[in-house]
Amino acid sequence: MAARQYTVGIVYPEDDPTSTVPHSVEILIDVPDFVNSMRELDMELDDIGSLITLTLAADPSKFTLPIRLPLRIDSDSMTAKFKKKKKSIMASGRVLTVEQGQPRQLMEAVTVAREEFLGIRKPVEEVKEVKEEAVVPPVAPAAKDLYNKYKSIKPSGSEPLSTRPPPPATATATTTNATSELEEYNNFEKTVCGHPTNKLQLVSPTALISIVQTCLDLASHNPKDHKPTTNMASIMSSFFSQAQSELCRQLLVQAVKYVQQTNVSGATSAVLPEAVKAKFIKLAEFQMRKIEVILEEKLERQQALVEQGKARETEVGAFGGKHSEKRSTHAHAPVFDKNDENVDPKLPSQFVSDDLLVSGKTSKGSLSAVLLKSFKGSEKRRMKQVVVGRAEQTAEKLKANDYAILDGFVSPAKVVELRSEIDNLQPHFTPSEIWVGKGADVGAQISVPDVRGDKVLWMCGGHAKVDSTLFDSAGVQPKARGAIEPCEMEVKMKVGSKIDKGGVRKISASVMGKFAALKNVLESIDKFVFEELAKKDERLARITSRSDAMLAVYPGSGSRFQKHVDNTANDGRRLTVLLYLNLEGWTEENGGFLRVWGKDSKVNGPRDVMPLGGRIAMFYSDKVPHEVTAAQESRYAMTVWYYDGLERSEAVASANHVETGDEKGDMEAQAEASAFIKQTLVGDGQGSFDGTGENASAEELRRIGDLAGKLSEKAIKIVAGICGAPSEEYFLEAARQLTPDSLKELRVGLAKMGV
Ligand SMILES: O=C(O)CCC(=O)C(=O)O
Ligand SMILES: [Fe+2]
Repeated sequence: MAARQYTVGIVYPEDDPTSTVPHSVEILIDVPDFVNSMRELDMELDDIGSLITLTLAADPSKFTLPIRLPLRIDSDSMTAKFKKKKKSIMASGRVLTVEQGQPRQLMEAVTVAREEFLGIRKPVEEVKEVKEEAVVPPVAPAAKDLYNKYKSIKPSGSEPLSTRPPPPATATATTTNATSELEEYNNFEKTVCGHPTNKLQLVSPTALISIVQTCLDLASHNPKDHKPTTNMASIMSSFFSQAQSELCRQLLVQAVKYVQQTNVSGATSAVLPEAVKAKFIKLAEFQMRKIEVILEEKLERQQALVEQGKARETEVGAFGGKHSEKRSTHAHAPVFDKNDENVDPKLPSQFVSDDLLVSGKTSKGSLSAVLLKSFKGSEKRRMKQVVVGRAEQTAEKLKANDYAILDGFVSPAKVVELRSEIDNLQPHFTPSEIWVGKGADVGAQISVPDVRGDKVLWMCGGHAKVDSTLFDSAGVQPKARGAIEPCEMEVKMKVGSKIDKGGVRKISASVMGKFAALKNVLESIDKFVFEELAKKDERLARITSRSDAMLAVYPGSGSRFQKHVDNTANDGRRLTVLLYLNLEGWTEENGGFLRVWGKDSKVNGPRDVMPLGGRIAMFYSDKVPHEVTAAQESRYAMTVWYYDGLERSEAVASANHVETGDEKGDMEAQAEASAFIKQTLVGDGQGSFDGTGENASAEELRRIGDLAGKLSEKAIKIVAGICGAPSEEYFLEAARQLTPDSLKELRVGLAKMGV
């Protein structure tokens, strides 16, 4: 008989952490050997969690089995590896089969779990059996210490703080008691958790439930009474608040809900088996490790900045301050580093030399093709070696220089295919926008062609890790797995995507076919980065997801992108990967070089990389200044950014936090400010703007003053911030009394910032 443990959890809607209506029941079947085996396959604990999770309907009477057995093994190689591994796992006789279909053992376990959940069956027998047979994975000493430390904390003895969630809106219990409980609950959340953001970013709900249950157990010391106590709060807060207050909050909210649910349903929670505790410890250890690494890295970065005499504030007040993720996902607004001390501007740039290149060509075609092809027998091993070798070379260059160039990653023929797919999308490209302003909440997103002259189109979908909650999409993801299509709803419709009555988008085969080459090439890049590169470079060890793909064309005529660093605001982007899509015959005269300031640029100056079709350029998004020099011909590229999971989760959480206020009002103010800047300060072609303000007519000056007077308070704040006015009042007054000279001053100021 297979050893098994399980936990039963109530799942609440993820997008509404305050909801008291359960969304579904989740059953976690714990199979230690299986977990360990999956670890050998290099799968993350999160993945393991969802591998062995069944999600069942919320209504117990509609408890049907099995509804879903997610096997999140995406790639062919992974599937093959899994199948092979599974044989040996099965041979040990201690695991449950988790194959698609109707696995008998698993159904049996689920049935037992269900009955227990409904109170039909007592858990005692099962728990005993588990205790006897459970194979507890070894626990690292640090985690064990941690466990003992928290386990030894005794309840304070004082009245437990009530942490019951607020009653639902329809509840009749509106006594003063309930009100004070609600207050207490809110205060509790505030004081323990810091700030009210949502979303658990780092562990799957299943893992969360394990953690919660273990916390409950650790805290209460009384399996029959799982009321959260102040003691539990202190455990949780001391455990998580340091680095992960969102995590902490989510855990607490879930814990409270869990307890409330078990009280309401009258069901008693099982005593948590040792193996579950061990699992929790492992998860906690996993989290702590991640947290430690990120804190170390942050510290390093801060120290580096201090050493360079460059405090974080230099971002503020210069062109392009910190940007807010939510607003700027599409533009991926860069920050322009005016105080770039990394480089001596006098050092001339040189062409990237051959020794800096990695070849993407192989005896079996381009690396992209090889990554997608399945080979047999000895050839399979050989090609794997080739891929691994190229990944090693790339990682070496990346580590040594902060950037790497992979030549011929896709073949010239593939470039032609890609270009024809892109050319059909040509009418839908729009001028890119950049974030101009002092900080995340003072600034505007506008198009400034002189700074960034490309036109872009975002393509959604094709993500290797589709259900990553970290992913912050540039639009609506296509429903069909693996499919890609334009992100913008309007463009989707124009290319033939349909919206049915239920609002569910169906992608027809013909739409899928339109972007088949793009889909493929993205898949190969993902494979190369996630499965190869990430394992060979420490800085990429935690990349968990990637952005949508940005297609960009610089339409010639000197269009360029001024020097910038993609991520200086800790927005999560760690690796920028560019695939150039210019047809054969791109010449030096065409310009459009990617100019990179790598590690050696202080001594050697920056390197110029020609945007040759099929070539990949990659660099650390948070380190490398780069620019696109003036392009005289249309220049095409596709860019994707890979996210560091932890940094990204923090960025998303704090963006949510920043914008929980009057989001709509903020957006409107942004739009107002952008329009004002465009029309009056930068010029809309109707005024007499010549870049100086010298020719401004009295009529134009009045127009600007009038427009400024009509701005909303919020918009005034934004515009004043961008212009560098000492106060909003000052800005208004200056706008009212605008003279050609003061307009000139203003414009010169803006020009300095790059506008
Ligand atoms: O196209 C390139 O070579 C670089 C573009 C770039 O820097 C960006 O989109 O952030
Ligand atoms: Fe960039």
